[in-house]
Amino acid sequence: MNTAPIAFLKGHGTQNDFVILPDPDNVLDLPASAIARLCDRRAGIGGDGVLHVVRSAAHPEAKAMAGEAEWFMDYRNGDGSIAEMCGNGVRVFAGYLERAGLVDEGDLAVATRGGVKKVHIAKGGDITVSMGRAALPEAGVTVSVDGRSWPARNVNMGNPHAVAFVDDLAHAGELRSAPPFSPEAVYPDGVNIEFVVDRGPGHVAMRVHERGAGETLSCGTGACAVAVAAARRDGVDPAVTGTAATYTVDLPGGTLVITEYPDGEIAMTGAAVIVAEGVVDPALLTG
Ligand SMILES: N[C@@H](CCC[C@H](N)C(=O)O)C(=O)O
Repeated sequence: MNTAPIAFLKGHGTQNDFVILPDPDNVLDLPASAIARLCDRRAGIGGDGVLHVVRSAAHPEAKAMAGEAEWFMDYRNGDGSIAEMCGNGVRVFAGYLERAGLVDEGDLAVATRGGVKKVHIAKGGDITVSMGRAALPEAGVTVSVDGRSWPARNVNMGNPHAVAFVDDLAHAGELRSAPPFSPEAVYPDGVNIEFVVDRGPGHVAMRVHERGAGETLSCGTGACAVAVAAARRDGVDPAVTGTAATYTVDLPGGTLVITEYPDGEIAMTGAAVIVAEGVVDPALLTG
């Protein structure tokens, strides 16, 4: 059980916000209930998720990556569930490491449940993450909101996404609960659902309902999934043309720039901001 005050920081990437818990030796006891209490926007600190900052060598799920990446992003959704990857989270995680003096500007590697991600911290500027390749399973779903339905493309960025192109982002409704989709068997572990409209050539806007967090103001893996789905819909496949394709993705919390290269690698660039730091009363974690 945690008894001493627990250091935390608060940060966001395009307003996808996180409680950051530095815990290099992995000593904190963080059951799902503790994460949910931390992320509670009224009774806790508030956040879409938690970035638990642990040395890879000290975490059973990351030990094997310790040779490649010193730090492991143990990401948790706001409801306490575990996710494979968080694109905005990796930028904020890297921004925290740099601010704490644990890494320098420039290139570093971060271990995640979705594998090791290469990150570039530009001097005083945005952060770029090599997000890996998208998988595009054949099986898609139909997503419904308020009597309207859309076919949704299945895109896996380490975590699952369903991307639906709509005429108007307002058609996604209030997104207070997860939109129903069928067949449910396509996503046995749940899914992040993106609603997308066109803004112009290579330029889209989206809203997202995240698994484990509800509607958020941004989702990095979601923006990558949307960029790939938009490219394929537009007949663009860098693996075929041999030319990189870039999409600008507007989200309610800001803008991300996504580039897919001919080898399938996807780069995501955006801001990472730390807004506060302090200590948490350990009693918050136990309720
Ligand atoms: N906001 C994140 C994605 C976080 C994980 C997601 N909710 C899931 O459960 O897969 C991002 O920026 O990618």
